[in-house]
Amino acid sequence: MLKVENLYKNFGKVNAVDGVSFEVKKGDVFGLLGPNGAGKSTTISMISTLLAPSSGEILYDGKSIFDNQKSVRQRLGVVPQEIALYPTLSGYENLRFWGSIYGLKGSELKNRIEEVSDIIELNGRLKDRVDKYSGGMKRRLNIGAALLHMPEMLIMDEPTVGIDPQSRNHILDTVLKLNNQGITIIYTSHYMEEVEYLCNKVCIMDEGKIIASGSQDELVEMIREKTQINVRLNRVDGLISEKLKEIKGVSDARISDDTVVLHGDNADTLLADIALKVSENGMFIKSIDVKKPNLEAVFLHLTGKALRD
Ligand SMILES: Nc1ncnc2c1ncn2[C@@H]1O[C@H](COP(=O)(O)OP(=O)(O)OP(=O)(O)O)[C@@H](O)[C@H]1O
Repeated sequence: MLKVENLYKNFGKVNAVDGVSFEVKKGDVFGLLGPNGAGKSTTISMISTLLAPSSGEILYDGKSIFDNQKSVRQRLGVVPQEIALYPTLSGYENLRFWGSIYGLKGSELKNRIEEVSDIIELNGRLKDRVDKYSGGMKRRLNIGAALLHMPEMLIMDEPTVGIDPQSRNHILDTVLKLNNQGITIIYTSHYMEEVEYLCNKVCIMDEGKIIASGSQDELVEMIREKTQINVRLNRVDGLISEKLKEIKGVSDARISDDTVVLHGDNADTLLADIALKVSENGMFIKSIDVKKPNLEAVFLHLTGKALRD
């Protein structure tokens, strides 16, 4: 559906986007994950046809988006990081304004505003002025504005920055709901948890480059980091850690206070074996804590720094 090929954008000496390539397929929730300044917004601005690349190509259904800007803009919905609303107008008036920009009018515009306000769950507050809205409500209205013309792809640039947890959850669930309705999503974030929750495919960006991409399982597989299982026991001794180490799939086991810390490949299959070994040795488990490697670990492994410093 969307192909980004060898994309570059320089601002003077700053290589904001430095040779980026990726592909988004119909139905994806595609995540661009990276810290502040990684180049996510600049990439998104070029895909949205708002910024011309220094070089490289962006193809939508096989055609250059810069040769077909008008039709591409009709097919894309863009939720920018900066809230693009008129504070002194009501929510309804803002939606009417954005709808008219996309050429909607009359009953079609009215019906779409109703449909969209159902999706973003703002129907009860549409008559209020936007400067009376919370940050989360403004973000939801912004999403609504991007949906009015029924885009087939929605591009969202860090839509949950600076809002309360409840609004954040609402936005995340809206993203999944829209995807279930057939809308392809590009979602940028520096929150690893959001990308893990939403995305079937992830590109990790840092300093203008894609440093890794794939499904979450593929990315975690790539760093070959093991799952950590902390088994807290009623008592521990050297024998039990040796016995647990004998389990197929466990790569190491060491004792820390009343806990045996194991590393292994697949927690799901190991847990039953661990429980069995512990009871065979006359002990019992007080608690088990499983820490699977995540995208944060992938970023740390590849860059030597945390996603959020
Ligand atoms: N218009 C501009 N002029 C000069 N430098 C820019 C401009 N836009 C972005 N940059 C620089 O390009 C780099 C990438 O910025 P970009 O906003 O794309 O990153 P980002 O990953 O979206 O981060 P953020 O979440 O902070 O927006 C940064 O170093 C930024 O300072």
